[in-house]
Amino acid sequence: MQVDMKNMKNMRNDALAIFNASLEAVDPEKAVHKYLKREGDLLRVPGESAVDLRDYEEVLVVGAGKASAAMAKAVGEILYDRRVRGVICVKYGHELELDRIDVIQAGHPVPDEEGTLAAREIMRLASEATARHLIISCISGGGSALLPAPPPGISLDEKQYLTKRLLEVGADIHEMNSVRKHLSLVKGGRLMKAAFPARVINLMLSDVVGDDPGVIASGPFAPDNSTFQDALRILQKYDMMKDAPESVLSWLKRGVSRELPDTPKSGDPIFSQVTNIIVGSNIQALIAGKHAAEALGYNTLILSSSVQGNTAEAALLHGAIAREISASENPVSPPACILSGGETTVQVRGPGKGGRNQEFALLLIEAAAQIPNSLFFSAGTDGTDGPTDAAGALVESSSLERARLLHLYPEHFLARNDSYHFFSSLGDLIKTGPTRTNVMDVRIVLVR
Ligand SMILES: Nc1ncnc2c1ncn2[C@@H]1O[C@H](COP(=O)(O)OP(=O)(O)OP(=O)(O)O)[C@@H](O)[C@H]1O
Ligand SMILES: O=C(O)[C@H](O)CO
Repeated sequence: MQVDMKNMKNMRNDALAIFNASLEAVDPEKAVHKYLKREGDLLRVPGESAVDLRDYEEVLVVGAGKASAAMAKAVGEILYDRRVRGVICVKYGHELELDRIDVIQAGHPVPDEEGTLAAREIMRLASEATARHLIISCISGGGSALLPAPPPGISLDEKQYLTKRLLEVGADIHEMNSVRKHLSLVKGGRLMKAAFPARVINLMLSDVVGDDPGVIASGPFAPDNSTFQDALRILQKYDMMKDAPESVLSWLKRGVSRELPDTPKSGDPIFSQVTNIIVGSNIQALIAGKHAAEALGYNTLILSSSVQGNTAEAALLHGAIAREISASENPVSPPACILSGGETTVQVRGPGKGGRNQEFALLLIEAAAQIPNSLFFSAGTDGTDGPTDAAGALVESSSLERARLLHLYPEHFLARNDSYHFFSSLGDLIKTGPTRTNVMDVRIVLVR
């Protein structure tokens, strides 16, 4: 197959420009400014009557997640003339210096001691809040790992072990968080329980399919529709009953036998004090990417912002669509740009290093070689794909040939889940550094 190198270089730049436009649209600071507006003493909240700031002595800003410091920065700017204090927990490297709000950095995806400290501080603020306090919560993806608050008898080590195992077995985020909510003093609405009767504006940058406030960062201010029984069932489903710590199993069993109170459910009067606002989500990123692609001359289609499940299946589908575009100009004709979002999972079996986006790209290297002038790009909007320093990777029609010249064989790297080392050798990792936003992944398929 003849590869048009000039075309390929342009396509690479196009993919990066489209991704940058997607990131720009979900910039957390701008997103908060878009939804939270000030008019003198009034705070305008979408879909609600305005909040009169004169009703409150003080505003407490709390939250956790990779984007939370930037969200809190915007809140600080909006409330520049009010009494504001608070605590925010972000992943190491995602920090920002804020005047009136403490920013704690902690471990992610595996929680650490700093995270427990942040959770304790936030719990203390929430418990001390009265009806004269307005709480503005800045929640974003990564918040679950960043606020570990294990119940008595369960150690942080045991929680770390459980989180690692659930990641390895490929539990999806709904399952993962159903378990976490039942092993926490803050998640699953428990922070709201502590904060009641304070009024809460719960700002969320969503990194979950469906944008459910109960799932984003395990919903510290949201009702939980899962139960202790569900949490136990999830451990059974992944065959973890034997290797889950005894303390965890016994806590969940006590919950099932109603010895422990379950998380607060919707309908609980505490939630009448909360206003939930999704300030940014994957579809917003995809729409911005689509506009950027159109400006570059592509015919565009957003496939879905909720692609979940197995990474290999998602890769097969994206390959098939690109093939169809090239062969029959369906569902759009070249030059075509297909966008999709969501978050797939990889069941890590090998000892290698990688992430779902890098593995997605690697799985498509043969398809790219077979489809003239095609490119597959996949990256996490947070700038981190799995436990690596890359956001993702791309493959194009020439990638396979270049790899062979370097004696890099995709199947060997795939068998070891070692997509990171494949792409670092090939020079096709996407590295953005921490973007301070997080709305799951963006995939871009280009066919010219
Ligand atoms: N070697 C590997 N190859 C492929 N995928 C991997 C590898 N190691 C980990 N993963 C995948 O990376 C994912 C974890 O990635 P990441 O840290 O980006 O989490 P995340 O889900 O985006 O975090 P959060 O949702 O908390 O923001 C898991 O789905 C896991 O299957
Ligand atoms: O922190 C979490 O729970 C995930 O990122 C989903 O929001």
